[in-house]
Amino acid sequence: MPVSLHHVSYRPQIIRLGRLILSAILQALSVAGLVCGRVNPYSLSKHSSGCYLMEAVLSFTLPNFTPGRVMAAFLQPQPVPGLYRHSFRQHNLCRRRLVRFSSSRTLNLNVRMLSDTPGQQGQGGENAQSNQPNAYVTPEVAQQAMIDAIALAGDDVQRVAELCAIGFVEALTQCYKVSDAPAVFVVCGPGLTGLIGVYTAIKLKEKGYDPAVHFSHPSKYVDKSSIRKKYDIPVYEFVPTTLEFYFQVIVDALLGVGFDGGDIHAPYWQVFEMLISTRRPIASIDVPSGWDLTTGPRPIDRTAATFIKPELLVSLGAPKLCSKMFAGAFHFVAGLHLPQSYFEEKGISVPVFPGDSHTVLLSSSPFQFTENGEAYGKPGQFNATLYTKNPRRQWVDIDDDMDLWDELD
Ligand SMILES: NC(=O)C1=CN([C@@H]2O[C@H](COP(=O)(O)OP(=O)(O)OC[C@H]3O[C@@H](n4cnc5c(N)ncnc54)[C@H](OP(=O)(O)O)[C@@H]3O)[C@@H](O)[C@H]2O)[C@H](O)CC1
Repeated sequence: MPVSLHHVSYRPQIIRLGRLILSAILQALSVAGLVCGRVNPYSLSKHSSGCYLMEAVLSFTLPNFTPGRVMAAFLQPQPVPGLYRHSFRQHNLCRRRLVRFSSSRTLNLNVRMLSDTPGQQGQGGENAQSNQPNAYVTPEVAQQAMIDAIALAGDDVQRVAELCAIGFVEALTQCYKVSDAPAVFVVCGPGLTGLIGVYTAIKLKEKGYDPAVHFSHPSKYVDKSSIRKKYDIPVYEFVPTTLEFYFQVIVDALLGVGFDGGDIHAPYWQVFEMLISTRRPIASIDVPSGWDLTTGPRPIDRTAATFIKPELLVSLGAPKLCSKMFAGAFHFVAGLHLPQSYFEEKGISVPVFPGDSHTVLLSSSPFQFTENGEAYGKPGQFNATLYTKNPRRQWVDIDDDMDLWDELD
């Protein structure tokens, strides 16, 4: 099957290089007897390191699938010295996905290539953003997409939230297995993202996890008492002092595309403070809370050297512009709340979800960037290196902490 690369208005030498590398991979695949499907999406951007980054998701149909053949073809790629790095080799996620897709005989692989030579300013580097409007969506498009999704669901906001949560949970459970990270603290906001957080907790519970939800403020959509009664999921209205002791992963379902870009409102300060300072890995739904929807971590947060640094980002429908600044471990796209043709019809290229999946891995980051001395991103590893299976015990003075009394109650 032919492989087509779209949006070829990028720097010619980068395109040539990209094609060369992709062709080499594809040739290796055909040698291995695998029929090649499609390359989607294809994007080029300039990372903050100054290097050019090219991303593609390769989908393959496997006519004569044997795990051994695929392992041999994919897990031992021939590197081109000094030219690019494979990210998929570094993560055992790849292995998991191989197993996962073996039944549908479709395999999706993320390929992320980084030129070792920093690009020159003004030669397509900063312009690369405008060169790839098809890979990322503006806040306006994202908000309209949610409006359209709700209309498509017959104004059933709950259904839209549930579909988004199914995709999000699919991504999350690939990264944090129930055996390693059973307790998940879901921080919910007042809007649609918070509702997706609630459905996330419900779906996680169904899968054997031990979730709890947190609300700083009443939700527009959820009756908190029903979550506790109907689903037996604890609901917090404060941030527990012992959070890092009891919970292994934190889901950031606070603010999404409805964030107004202004200062964070006072009721959320405590939980926001926790989200920017926690040593536990954060999985953000759609947009890391507090990030500018277009530019990412906001100057005001950077000044304070504090912004939410998720390890996992799951973009709903299509990645927002701000996700270019995501430097955590895994970036997924998820959600069947809109048909995948929705974005295609708008000329926006989104990756196809394989088989019955509600999500697909878009990239796994080999990067790290530093802002005001704060590192974000860890090549080849989960970002939150402090994440541990054996939580550190914390001694607290219970007389100093009224919240703890509430918890003990
Ligand atoms: N929510 C609806 O009734 C509808 C939403 N529609 C579309 O969906 C998107 C997203 O909806 P929204 O609920 O706004 O999404 P979020 O989860 O991101 O909600 C965030 C809420 O957070 C509040 N907010 C905004 N800025 C701040 C801030 N600086 N600090 C703290 N909190 C903030 C805000 O709630 P308020 O009560 O404060 O107004 C947000 O609601 C939306 O963009 C629409 O496109 C559909 O239109 C259908 C109805």
